[in-house]
Amino acid sequence: MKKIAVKIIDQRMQDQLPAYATAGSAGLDLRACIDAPITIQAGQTVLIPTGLAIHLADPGYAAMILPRSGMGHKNGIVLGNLVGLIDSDYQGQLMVSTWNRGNSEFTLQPMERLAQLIIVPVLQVGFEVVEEFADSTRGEGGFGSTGKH
Ligand SMILES: O=c1ccn([C@H]2C[C@H](O)[C@@H](COP(=O)(O)OP(=O)(O)OP(=O)(O)O)O2)c(=O)[nH]1
Ligand SMILES: [Mg+2]
Repeated sequence: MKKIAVKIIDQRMQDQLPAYATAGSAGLDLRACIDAPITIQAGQTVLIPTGLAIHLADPGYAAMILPRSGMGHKNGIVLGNLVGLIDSDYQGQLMVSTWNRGNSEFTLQPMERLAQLIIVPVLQVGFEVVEEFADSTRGEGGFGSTGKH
């Protein structure tokens, strides 16, 4: 398994580094490194520290912060930025923009698992300006162009 440099910013994370819950898991759960419960009002967004910083270093990788399905579906707790993209050269603390999109307040407990991190391959590209593209089956069709059924 590839190793990624991690800095422990909050000592409570020392003995509970994110880990894959099952052999086939894609996501690593991130915890709310807060000192006391925080009540997030309906519609409110708060920035929650995770107590960790990672440095992927290789531009061929990125990390993404995604909601946990249970938190999103049951509690309305998703991400203020919908998806968090962590650049390979980012060395700061991983932060979770935590949005209560639900209709009732939600109280986040210290060290509760609130979001998840995935590591993904990334292709950095350069642009080559052209006048015409080579033909493709789709062409410029989009936004439902293939029909409903
Ligand atoms: O949910 C997130 C999203 C981003 N980041 C960190 C890592 C990322 O590499 C950096 C910048 O994120 P992004 O490029 O999405 O934000 P920006 O608004 O474009 O800021 P910048 O001008 O710093 O790039 O912020 C987080 O900790 N959590
Ligand atoms: Mg940016």
